[in-house]
Amino acid sequence: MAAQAGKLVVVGAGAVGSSVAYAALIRGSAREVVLYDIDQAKVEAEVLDLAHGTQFTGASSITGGTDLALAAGADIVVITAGAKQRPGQTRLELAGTNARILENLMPRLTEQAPEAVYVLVTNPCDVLTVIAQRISGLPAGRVFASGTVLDTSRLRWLLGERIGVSRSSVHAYIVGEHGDTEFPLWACATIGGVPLRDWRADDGSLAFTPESLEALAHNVRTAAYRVIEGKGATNYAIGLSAARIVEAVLGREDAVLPVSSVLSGQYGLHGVALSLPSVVGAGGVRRVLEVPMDDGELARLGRSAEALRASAQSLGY
Ligand SMILES: NC(=O)C1=CN([C@@H]2O[C@H](COP(=O)(O)OP(=O)(O)OC[C@H]3O[C@@H](n4cnc5c(N)ncnc54)[C@H](O)[C@@H]3O)[C@@H](O)[C@H]2O)C=CC1
Ligand SMILES: CC(=O)C(=O)O
Repeated sequence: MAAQAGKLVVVGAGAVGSSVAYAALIRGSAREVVLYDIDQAKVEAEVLDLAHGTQFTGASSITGGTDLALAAGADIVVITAGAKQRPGQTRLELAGTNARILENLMPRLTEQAPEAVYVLVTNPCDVLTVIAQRISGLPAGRVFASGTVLDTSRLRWLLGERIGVSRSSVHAYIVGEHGDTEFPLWACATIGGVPLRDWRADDGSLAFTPESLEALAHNVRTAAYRVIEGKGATNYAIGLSAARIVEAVLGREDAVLPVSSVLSGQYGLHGVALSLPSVVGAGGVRRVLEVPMDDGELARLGRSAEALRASAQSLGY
């Protein structure tokens, strides 16, 4: 199996970081995968366990440890280090703890890997993106969050199941905060070119009502809470989502993904990071798209921006 050229460093070898590494190895997202954590026993065990499977994962290699010099020469760094939500806790409640960890990590990472693209997964990933970009001074396109790539995957899975169409033919996005104010862009959602709101069931009736669409959006918005309630963390789907982002960057794909980068005037917003469909390729986010939104969607985008701005400001950013 061919692996994408490039060095991926995953910071944090917990449930999420080890799943990012696992997904990247299986998908061949990067030739070299490195796992870093401050917990020596944990990171060494995860690396060993992953290495034991590489007979079946093709050309990629996995190494790791507690020395940040391992990040030297990275092409892309995925940051998963930090506290996770306890059942019922919101992502924004992690902001203070995880901002302090990032403030310590980011300068040391950019010293080791000054040319890398940085992808924030640690929550609240939108707020941490603003902090990482401010601390590093890197261009906004080089420091971004996985954002609502995961939530969009959740939505497309739900829609595909509901109407019996392949997920790859469902074009719909969750945008805004990766969190409680996120929302779907129904106005531009399509299935095989048919506007989603016009999609008809086999009996000719409209497949979706405003109420059923709101129920779907609620299902996506609350999905992480249900998974965390059941198993204490979400890890597999974010592992795959992050691996997909890595591929878009290392493969210079210019793929449209709903990642979160610091905005510079899109929809009149400045200095706040939230997810919008964005062109992701060599060097990171190459362009943030201004897709058509109806008045309700614009209002919800404003609410996401306010929530995220308030969180960043409370931390001094
Ligand atoms: N953006 C997204 O879509 C998602 C984000 N997350 C977030 O990812 C983060 C990690 O979650 P889990 O892996 O489940 O947590 P975890 O508790 O399993 O792992 C966290 C790891 O970070 C390490 N760590 C802490 N400080 C560190 C430092 N300074 N340097 C290096 N490593 C350090 C810990 O030793 C631990 O191994 C959480 O903030 C969680 O909310 C989780 C799922 C999806
Ligand atoms: C934990 C988290 O952010 C998620 O699974 O969406």
